[in-house]
Amino acid sequence: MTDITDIKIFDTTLRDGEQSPGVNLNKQEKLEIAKQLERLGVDVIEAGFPASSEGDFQAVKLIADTIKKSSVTALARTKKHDIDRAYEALKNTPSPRIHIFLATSPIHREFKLKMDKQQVIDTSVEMVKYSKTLFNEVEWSAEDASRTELPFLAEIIEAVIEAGASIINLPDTVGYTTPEEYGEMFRYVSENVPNINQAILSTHCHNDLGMAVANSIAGIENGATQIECSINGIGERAGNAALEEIAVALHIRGDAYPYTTNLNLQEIKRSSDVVAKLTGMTVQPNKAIIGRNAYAHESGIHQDGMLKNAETYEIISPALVGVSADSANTLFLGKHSGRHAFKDKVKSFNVELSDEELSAAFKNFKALTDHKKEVTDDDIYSIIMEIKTDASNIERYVLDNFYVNYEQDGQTKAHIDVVTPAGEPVSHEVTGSGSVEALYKAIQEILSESTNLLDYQLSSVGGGKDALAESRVQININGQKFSGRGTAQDVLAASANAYFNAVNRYLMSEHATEPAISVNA
Ligand SMILES: CC(=O)SCCNC(=O)CCNC(=O)[C@H](O)C(C)(C)COP(=O)(O)OP(=O)(O)OC[C@H]1O[C@@H](n2cnc3c(N)ncnc32)[C@H](O)[C@@H]1OP(=O)(O)O
Ligand SMILES: CC(C)C(=O)C(=O)O
Ligand SMILES: [Mg+2]
Repeated sequence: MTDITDIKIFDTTLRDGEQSPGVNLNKQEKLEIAKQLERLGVDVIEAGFPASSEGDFQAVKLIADTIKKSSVTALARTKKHDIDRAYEALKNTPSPRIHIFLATSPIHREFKLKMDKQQVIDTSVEMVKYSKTLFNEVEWSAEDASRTELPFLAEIIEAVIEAGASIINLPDTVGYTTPEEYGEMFRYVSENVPNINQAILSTHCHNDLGMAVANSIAGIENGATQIECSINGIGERAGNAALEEIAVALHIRGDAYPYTTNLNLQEIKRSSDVVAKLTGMTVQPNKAIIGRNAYAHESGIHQDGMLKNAETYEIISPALVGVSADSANTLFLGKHSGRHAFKDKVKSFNVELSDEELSAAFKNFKALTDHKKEVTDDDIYSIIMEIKTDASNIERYVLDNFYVNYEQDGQTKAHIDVVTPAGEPVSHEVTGSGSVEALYKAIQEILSESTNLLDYQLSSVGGGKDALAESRVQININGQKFSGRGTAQDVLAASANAYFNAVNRYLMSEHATEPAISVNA
């Protein structure tokens, strides 16, 4: 007697998933995914369609020869040639299964197969019988089952079970059905196929209307004990039911869905990463369970709630699916974030900020979010460091404004407006051969102190094309070396800030009672 709460996971990432437009895995790539699926604990791996090409035959064979824990299966049409190829590919696996299919719906019968109902039954029965001469386990699928007349579906299922099929898969091939209809189909089959207890029922849902996961769950609520699904939901057109969504829905909502699987949920994120990397099908950021944003909270009110009690806004612990603490629980800091989340982030850097410093840092952070969509940890650290090394309480140079006119074949003009430590506004204009060169010449000529540049570095902080520019300089003043650092949205502004930061640190050292903050390289 089948335990109807023990759900078998049949993964079709390597077969239906590979039917995604643009995806073409070689046999080594398929093997790597299969190994990960085995670690994930899927019950059945559908490795491919051996009759479709020599490459797929070899890939299925390699997987069948290697994988020991999961059962390995392969797809075949109701054709002896396809079944023979599947047998040759699968014969070394400990528990091989053949998966044969034939469409049953009126539209497929009439236009695609050009077969009547009886021909569809006879062909299926004949090929199930033939498969049984080679395989212990035969799965038969009624392609487009969800658009098939229910009495005909019951009739053909009874016949293929009689012929030896022990797994009956009822696909929603075109993702057309609703959870109610799909559940009703399983209920009907369970109640109207006399020998149904000699087989297990399986779901196979496509996501054309975004209901593949809901439909799969409706299937198991109405008698199915196998779910066919794929990692990241990849598959033909809009894809298949996403394995990770089903697995976590059953786990998190065990109160509503009292089903168990053999999956090791901790392997979900890694499985998703491997599939995304090898197929080249990247995961959308807001994808449930494994998307980059799935555990990120941006709004201030949500972040405040999260800090007070994570369960206010988080129903799934990222650790459950193997999402590391680094990338999860991220209080995404952006323009909607509030002071609580910002303070919490500062704390995570183990930096002490006074209330005033915190206010200043928060103000700079908010200003940055006007220019930058995603403010990274590095950005925030830079802001904190700017605040921590701020010399605004001493008399210093303040860069008021500047512009640089770069001419590829001519002289570059730099103009700067500066307020001196004495509070005097001064302007200066020079020409130079490059943008930074002209800018630094203008700065050097406007300063009362004699400085020269020893080292200059420019890098980006954080990711993306809107990353901050960070410049580091080392200058010589009166025989002493001073370092300076500047960050800004623009590389020239960062460069100018770095130079003034170095000079102001010199001025600070002149005023400081503490030892000078000069550095010796
Ligand atoms: C719903 C699904 O996902 S079904 C699986 C779909 N996957 C694939 O098709 C990927 C692999 N497919 C292939 O490589 C090729 O289609 C092959 C090798 C299988 C067949 O290639 P071809 O011989 O060139 O045929 P083609 O693909 O153009 O047409 C399919 C033929 O199979 C027939 N066919 C379709 N399904 C079945 C079936 N379950 N059983 C028997 N015949 C079938 C079609 O009626 C058509 O036959 P026809 O040539 O007599 O008209
Ligand atoms: C081959 C079958 C199982 C299929 O992929 C479908 O009907 O969607
Ligand atoms: Mg399919």
